[in-house]
Amino acid sequence: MSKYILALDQGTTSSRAILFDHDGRPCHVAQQEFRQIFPQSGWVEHDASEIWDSQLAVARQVLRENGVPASEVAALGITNQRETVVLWDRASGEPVANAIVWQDHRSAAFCDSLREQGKGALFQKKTGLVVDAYFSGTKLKWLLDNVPGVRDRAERGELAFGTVDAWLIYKLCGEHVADVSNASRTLLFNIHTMRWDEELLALLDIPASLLPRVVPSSGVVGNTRAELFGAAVPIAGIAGDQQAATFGQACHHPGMAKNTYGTGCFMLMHTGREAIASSNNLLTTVGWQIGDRTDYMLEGSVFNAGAAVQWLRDGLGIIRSSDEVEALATSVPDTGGVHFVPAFSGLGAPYWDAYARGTMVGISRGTTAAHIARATLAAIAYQSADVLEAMQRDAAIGLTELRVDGGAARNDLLMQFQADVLGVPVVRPMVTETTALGAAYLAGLAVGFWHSQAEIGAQWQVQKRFEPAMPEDERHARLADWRRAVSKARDWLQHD
Ligand SMILES: Nc1ncnc2c1ncn2[C@@H]1O[C@H](COP(=O)(O)OP(=O)(O)O)[C@@H](O)[C@H]1O
Ligand SMILES: O=P(O)(O)OC[C@H](O)CO
Repeated sequence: MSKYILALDQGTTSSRAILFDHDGRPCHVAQQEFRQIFPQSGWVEHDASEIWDSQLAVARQVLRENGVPASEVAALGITNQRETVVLWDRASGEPVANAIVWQDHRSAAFCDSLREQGKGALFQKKTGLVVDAYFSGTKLKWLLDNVPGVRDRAERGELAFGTVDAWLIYKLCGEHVADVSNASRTLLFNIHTMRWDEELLALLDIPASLLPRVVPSSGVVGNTRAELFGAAVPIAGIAGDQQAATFGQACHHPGMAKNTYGTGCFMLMHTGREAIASSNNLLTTVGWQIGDRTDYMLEGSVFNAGAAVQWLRDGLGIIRSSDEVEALATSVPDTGGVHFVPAFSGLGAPYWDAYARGTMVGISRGTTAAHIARATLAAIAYQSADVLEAMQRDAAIGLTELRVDGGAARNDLLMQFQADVLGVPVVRPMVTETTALGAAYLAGLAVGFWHSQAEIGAQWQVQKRFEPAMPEDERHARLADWRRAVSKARDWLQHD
């Protein structure tokens, strides 16, 4: 009897592999970081071969170190950094260029021109996304237009494009497929017809022969090549990391929401079986498809959250580890009037300003490192408050609690402040590996390891609940000050 599901969590900075048991408990984790490549300002690349090598290595490591033969693994689930573009040669299976990462802004000027031509509404209607360099489509166009020979080879049908799920699956079993949640982040996929959209492909000049077949998030797409793990394992669950975390947090019903505090912050609210168009600069995205049923989400993507804490550590040197920020911030009662807008790479939802840059205001002669640390944590919470406010307007739903996960969700001061500025309870679960858990659940449901969403929903348990304690008038005054600070950070860079 198979005892485990193996989840592969291919993140922006590291590849992880986690074995989950039948109770949804993570039994063992293996993790490997890989290179971040910054060829010029605003560009971020990965070597797709390093993504594959590190992912394979940690998967083998987690099995070996636990003495688990592949025959005891019922299925494999895959979750991944989203939007990142991989382009490879179908025959050799080798990438033809470095992967362009979701954080990369090289196609910002092209996105400006699309919006100036009035195409923003068309893309939003069909894909649920805003026209922004964050998404895959304009990155793929950049590769076709700028890497010598690539467009000709693409037109001859020699190349394959994929989001990172598709790349890993191609290497694992030779199939060229992506799941609906990843496809819905490309600017090329119609989230209503659930197909690649010919009109959008033509606008971005992308040959359809490059595209993967789109499959549901739960279901067997192939078996891993037997030589990889010693036996073939069915690949049965696939989802982008933020959608997987939403599934792992058991946000299975309309009105439930989670926020993941990692490098960035991604809040997703389940909106049911209808795609709700945002009127407040949020994204409408596919959560997952199980059988014929598709569940949709509203998403607010904040580009810099934990990254601001890393900057305190690596840029300013005022803390030695991310964990230290909590004690430093707690050593003062407030920020002393300081506001920090960590728009290092522009602002995501709900501002979508590629030209904003990091800004600190309200500094006085009495400002200390502790005030800056506290303002940094506050900024993470305020950015999420901006997103939740937009979400509640779009969905016309009052949130009853926000489920949280990700590295910075360990920080109790931040979580309490988050509850205070949202005016909504914040709840941290026992298992915080929710991204990998979500992929494991999707895979396990497909092979009968688990039998229903109700069964897996019952496994979710609270570790700690943070109740809002800030008076309403104070909450509104603080958010008003934050938004004044944001206005100072906006549109700072000169446009091309
Ligand atoms: N105690 C903490 N307080 C605030 N931020 C933290 C804390 N611990 C980790 N972080 C931040 O969380 C991020 C790491 O979280 P993780 O979920 O692993 O991110 P990712 O998946 O984006 O790499 C880092 O940016 C780090 O600075
Ligand atoms: O790899 P993460 O956890 O930083 O997540 C990245 C997101 O998927 C980007 O949209």
